[in-house]
Amino acid sequence: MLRIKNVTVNFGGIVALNNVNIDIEKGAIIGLIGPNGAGKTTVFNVISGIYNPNTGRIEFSNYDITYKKTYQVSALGISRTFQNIRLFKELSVIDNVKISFHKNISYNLFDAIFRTSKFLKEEEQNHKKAEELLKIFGLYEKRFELAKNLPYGEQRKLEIVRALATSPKLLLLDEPAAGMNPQETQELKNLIKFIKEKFDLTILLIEHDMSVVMDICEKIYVLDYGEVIAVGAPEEVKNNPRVIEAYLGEGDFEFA
Ligand SMILES: Nc1ncnc2c1ncn2[C@@H]1O[C@H](COP(=O)(O)OP(=O)(O)OP(=O)(O)O)[C@@H](O)[C@H]1O
Repeated sequence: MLRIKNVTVNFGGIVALNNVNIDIEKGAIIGLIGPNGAGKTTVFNVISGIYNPNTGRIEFSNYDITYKKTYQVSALGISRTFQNIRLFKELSVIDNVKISFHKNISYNLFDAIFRTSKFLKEEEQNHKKAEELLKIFGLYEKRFELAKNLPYGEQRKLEIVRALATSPKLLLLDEPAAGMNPQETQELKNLIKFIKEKFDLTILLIEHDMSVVMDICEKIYVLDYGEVIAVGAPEEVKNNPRVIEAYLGEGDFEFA
């Protein structure tokens, strides 16, 4: 479904990604790990069109998306969350979700201004869909609260709801468990597996919490200094000497 072929990204003298190859099959949950600065977020940024690679090619469903813009990548069915939460903090929870639907709306300005039946019908459908998504994530009761008033873990969940609102085929999650307590993290693992099945998704996730990666990913890519140093099932990766060595400098690192 997603193929990253020989991708290199340079920032001035820094080689953020060096000849990276990543292959993701439809329906998989794939982990992307590596020490700080290894290049994980850069992978998300080249997939989603924020950066262009210096060399290499990216294919999504056999379609070349290497130089596509972010809105084009999104329209093709790739959606993402960000390491730093990007919500409309002064808007309600449900409005945050409804705004995300606006990529898919079919009514025009005329319909909106004159509140035509097409507009009203679509708005009603979006409202219902938003409510359904919020129910799945346990956020329905808080739908009228301002996003900024949600606890951190729930803001992260709201980010995922927003990413799902565009009906993606491939979901990129950047550290979804960051800032969550163990109970929230456990719920998140179940939620990710649940939404994968329910919405027929393929998921690529960056995560520092190894329990998440080890429990829900069938395959893991390990990056270090911009290079893929290991690929494999959680057990293989966990015992790979190159991976252990790459992580030695990371004080709080612990495989689950
Ligand atoms: N826009 C940019 N300009 C210059 N250097 C950048 C830019 N984005 C990333 N880098 C550099 O590229 C390298 C990879 O960064 P990246 O953010 O992809 O790593 P990461 O694995 O996501 O790290 P972390 O786990 O800390 O988020 C780092 O050396 C970083 O400083």
